[in-house]
Amino acid sequence: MSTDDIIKKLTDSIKVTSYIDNELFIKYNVKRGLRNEDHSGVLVGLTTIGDVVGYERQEGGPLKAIPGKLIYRGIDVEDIAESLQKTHRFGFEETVFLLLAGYLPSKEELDSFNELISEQRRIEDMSKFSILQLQGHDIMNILARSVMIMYTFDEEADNTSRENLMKQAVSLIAKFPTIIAYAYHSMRHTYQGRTMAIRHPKDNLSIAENFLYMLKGPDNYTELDARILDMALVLHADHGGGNNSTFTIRVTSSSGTDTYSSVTAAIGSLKGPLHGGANLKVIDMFNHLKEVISDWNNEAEIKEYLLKMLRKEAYNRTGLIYGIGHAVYTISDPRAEILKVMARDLAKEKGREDEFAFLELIEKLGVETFMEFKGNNVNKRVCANVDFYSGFVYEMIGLPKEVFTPIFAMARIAGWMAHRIEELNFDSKRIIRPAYKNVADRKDYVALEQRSRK
Ligand SMILES: CC(=O)SCCNC(=O)CCNC(=O)[C@H](O)C(C)(C)COP(=O)(O)OP(=O)(O)OC[C@H]1O[C@@H](n2cnc3c(N)ncnc32)[C@H](O)[C@@H]1OP(=O)(O)O
Ligand SMILES: O=C([O-])CC(=O)C(=O)O
Repeated sequence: MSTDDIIKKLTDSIKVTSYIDNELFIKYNVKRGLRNEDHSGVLVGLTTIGDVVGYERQEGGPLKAIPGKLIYRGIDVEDIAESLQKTHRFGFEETVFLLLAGYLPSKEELDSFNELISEQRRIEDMSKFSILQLQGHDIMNILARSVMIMYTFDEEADNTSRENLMKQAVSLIAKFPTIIAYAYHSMRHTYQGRTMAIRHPKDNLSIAENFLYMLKGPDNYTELDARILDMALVLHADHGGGNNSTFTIRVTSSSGTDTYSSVTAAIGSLKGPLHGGANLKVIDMFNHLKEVISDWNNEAEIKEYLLKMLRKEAYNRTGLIYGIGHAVYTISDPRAEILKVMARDLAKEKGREDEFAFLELIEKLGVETFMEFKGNNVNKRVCANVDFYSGFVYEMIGLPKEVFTPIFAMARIAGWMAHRIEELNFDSKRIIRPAYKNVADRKDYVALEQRSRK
């Protein structure tokens, strides 16, 4: 039997042996995806970091959909965003401080924190050269491998004391933009024959400015581009404990593993197209729709195509409309609302209003078509999520699509580390270890010479 045949046999066999009747999930009251019948998440922990609000619990009754709210350490993210916009300040650094420390820094604390971030941005030569040697087209994958390389060069890598975790948090938050910019240039150099620009990070620049500087060079971005990126970082910095990547960091941290292993796992989770990777999928889907829809204002034509997508008859046949739907938000995702305004303003400035109008129509019709398609099978509302407009915004400030999901990681590393520190420090901590009911039939062991399978 050839090795190809054995792969085919293994694959054919799991079609049968991995089949589990849907009814069994109901019989054993399994919370698929750790979700209750009403789509709310199963409560698995307590946190004081991010709060994600999409519905209200009515006593004895169903959930009531409400406009979404995102709260960082008790503070409404919309208030943070509004203050930053009014005062034309960069705000990611103070958001990171807020998430890590639990309170907003004073001016003096923020200045010292910025200095600390500045000091930590550089990657020592040994790890830099190892990172630059990593091959591959996917920056999320290179980021994950770079984080594992950092383990090698951290003498205190396995130390999970509070102080060491905080040091590692600052180091990772400061270094992610550097790694992502270097990985992008290295990838372009290797696969696209372009010049490799490895710029040293600069002191006195915000994280957003520094990233644009390292990625694009000093004269290729504007202050407005940097402020838009900064806002995107603020909006992506945390999303409570239940989102897939943060839950991943909480699960892995609960085993006591090191920071680098835990962060690598979270990067892998975020890359998924149902999570952070959706920002890339939305742009891909949007480009596809730009081509196949002949009239961008024809609601009937767009709706018919979206329906085909939901029926798995068109686009990538997954049945998904990317950027639509959320595990918690129902009426709105506050981050998507802010990004949408930014997208509209930028589109006006860049002469891309037709594209913005088309994307906005896809949002409206995507929600409508989804609700019609699902009918009574889905008892919750859907809305555009954070990934719906972010890619379009990044594109308009001249960022390549390869860094869209890495930018999400560059922001979320703050939330991940805050949650890791919380997971490892609360008094009644316990390894996360839920249960799986085995529903397979028991069989006798058969000696090798007596097995007769074809
Ligand atoms: C940063 C972030 O992670 S934001 C999310 C980014 N992801 C995307 O944009 C991908 C598209 N969206 C989705 O796949 C989903 O909405 C998710 C993964 C975000 C949330 O999934 P769930 O929590 O299962 O959503 P929910 O409970 O509301 O789903 C109800 C049903 O609608 C389906 N559904 C939800 N959103 C969509 C969508 N955009 N397109 C098609 N079907 C969808 C679900 O698969 C589920 O189907 P089922 O009842 O047959 O199992
Ligand atoms: O909360 C979620 O499930 C996904 C999400 O929006 C995020 O992580 O930002």
